[in-house]
Amino acid sequence: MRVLVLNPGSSSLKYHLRDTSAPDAAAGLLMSGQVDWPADERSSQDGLHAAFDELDATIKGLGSSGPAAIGHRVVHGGLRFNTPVRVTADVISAIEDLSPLAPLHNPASIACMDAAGRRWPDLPQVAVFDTAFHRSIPEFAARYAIPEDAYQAHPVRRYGFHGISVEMACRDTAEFLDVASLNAIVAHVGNGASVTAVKNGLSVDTSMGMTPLEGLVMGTRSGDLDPSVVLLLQQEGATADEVDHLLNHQSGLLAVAGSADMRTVERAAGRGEPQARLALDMAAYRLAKYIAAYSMVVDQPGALVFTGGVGENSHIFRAKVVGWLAPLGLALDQGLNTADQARIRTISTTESAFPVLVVPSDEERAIAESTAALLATAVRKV
Ligand SMILES: Nc1ncnc2c1ncn2[C@@H]1O[C@H](COP(=O)(O)OP(=O)(O)O)[C@@H](O)[C@H]1O
Ligand SMILES: CC(=O)OP(=O)(O)O
Ligand SMILES: [Mg+2]
Repeated sequence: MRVLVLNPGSSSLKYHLRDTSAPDAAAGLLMSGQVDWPADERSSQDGLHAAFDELDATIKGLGSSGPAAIGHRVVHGGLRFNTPVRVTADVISAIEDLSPLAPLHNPASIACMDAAGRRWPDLPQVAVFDTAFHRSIPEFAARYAIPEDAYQAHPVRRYGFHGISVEMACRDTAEFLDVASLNAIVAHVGNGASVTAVKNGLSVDTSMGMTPLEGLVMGTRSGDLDPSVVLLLQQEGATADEVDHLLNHQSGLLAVAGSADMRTVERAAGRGEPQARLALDMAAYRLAKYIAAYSMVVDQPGALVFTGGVGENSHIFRAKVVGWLAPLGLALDQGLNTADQARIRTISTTESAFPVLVVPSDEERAIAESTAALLATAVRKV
């Protein structure tokens, strides 16, 4: 099946046209593209229209039939969505209800669904959720220790994100290492970043929480902080919206180094700029701390996996993270780590306590496959 995949991340809109019946992943990718679509410029939808114009032109250029279905990445599916679903008015309204818990992402998915529905009114659309993979996290790791009525009201708990990417990275890793059941720690580091503990192929803990704000230091998000910081900002007169904006859009690498783009931060750090070096150290140290903790949670990890724009491309960041993990017996091979190759590969030494891998993130392939599988089941049921 030809599936058009729309993946609105926090800084970009990625789109792929895939043929899920092709013999392998490479052959199945008919075209792909990406436009900058910064979260604070989304009200204009210019990025979305630019992507759609490019898509139309490329689909025409392919000279054959266009997509038969559209698959969307939806970051927050709450407690309701454990599996991919057909997009209906009711589903869109549920995704909208969850928007306060993923303000950078869920509204963008709804914009994509609306626009795709107008452009291709006859095509079925499917929503695939980042949160679904993390539903296996045990209650003791998912709950925050706050009063029960607060939990019941929202419910305030850890949902976890990047699940589509992590699940796909686990599949690719298990195949690469030739293991039937994978224990691993998967660090998805892009503009948004999270790390997940995977035991027997299932998520058992992850650094993002009720929203994609918790955990690691990200491009523009603070990650973990003492909740009292929020109270202090409010006591000083900031509104809830202002605090939200400060922590989601003005924090992270941007706040410390002046740029949310890891390439810019690395270049500045290379020139010896102290703020850039500090930002890099903060981001790497925070991730290393989580990995060390998760190595106990996972018990005998079979791999540490780096994926996402930074995880896949930044040897400097990976070297800094793994540098902190020497006491665990992890060691990178400098030549393998710095080799510039866009494929799954090992970057650790043979002496490393467990292998460290770079695994290209392929959220779009996972979404295309889930979309085709759901629609095939629907057809069988008719
Ligand atoms: N060669 C590279 N070296 C360092 N960082 C890189 C490189 N290529 C991409 N990145 C970083 O990857 C991040 C974007 O990752 P990505 O996973 O595409 O983000 P998102 O899906 O959240 O929009 C940016 O911070 C960018 O600087
Ligand atoms: C959940 C999240 O932060 O996604 P992204 O990294 O694509 O912005
Ligand atoms: Mg992303």
